[in-house]
Amino acid sequence: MSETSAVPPHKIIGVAVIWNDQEQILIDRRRPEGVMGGLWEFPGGKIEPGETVQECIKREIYEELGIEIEVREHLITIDHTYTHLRVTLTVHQCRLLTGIPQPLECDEIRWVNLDELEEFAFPQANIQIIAALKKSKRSKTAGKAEEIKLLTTDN
Ligand SMILES: Nc1nc2c([nH]c(=O)n2[C@H]2C[C@H](O)[C@@H](COP(=O)(O)OP(=O)(O)OP(=O)(O)O)O2)c(=O)[nH]1
Ligand SMILES: [Mg+2]
Repeated sequence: MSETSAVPPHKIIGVAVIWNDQEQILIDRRRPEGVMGGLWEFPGGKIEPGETVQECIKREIYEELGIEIEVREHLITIDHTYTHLRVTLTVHQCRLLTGIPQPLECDEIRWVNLDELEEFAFPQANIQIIAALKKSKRSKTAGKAEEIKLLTTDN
């Protein structure tokens, strides 16, 4: 008898970390039924054939939340295997352009500060996204401080 090793399905996902003008991030709660039900996530979804990650993110965010966003720099790509599922999450920093987000395909949405993210239950793969966000914030803050220092020593 031949042995079959079960290869979990692999989903390739574009993920958006959407910032508003108050420096808050948009998170959504997955519907209670289904995979990872009830957990919070950053909005996004499957990349369709022929689509770039940026196109996927813009489309998914319009479909899921009814808003227009600007897709900015790449933050991190995570390859994570859950018990029955492998995901590749390509995460981009994004900014809200127009509209008020609506929970069209999820249970609930919230704008939260970076420091509040740890209060929400996220899938395992998201721990690395949150760490990358904090690291990026720290280096931006350090960059700003350096800029100010240079400006003040110049004068
Ligand atoms: N959008 C998003 N998905 C995430 C995050 N973290 C994480 O592990 N995932 C997983 C959950 C899902 O299995 C997969 C996203 O796929 P999806 O949104 O297209 O699919 P889904 O499972 O919600 O449902 P379906 O469309 O396959 O029916 O990636 C995250 O922060 N955002
Ligand atoms: Mg989705």
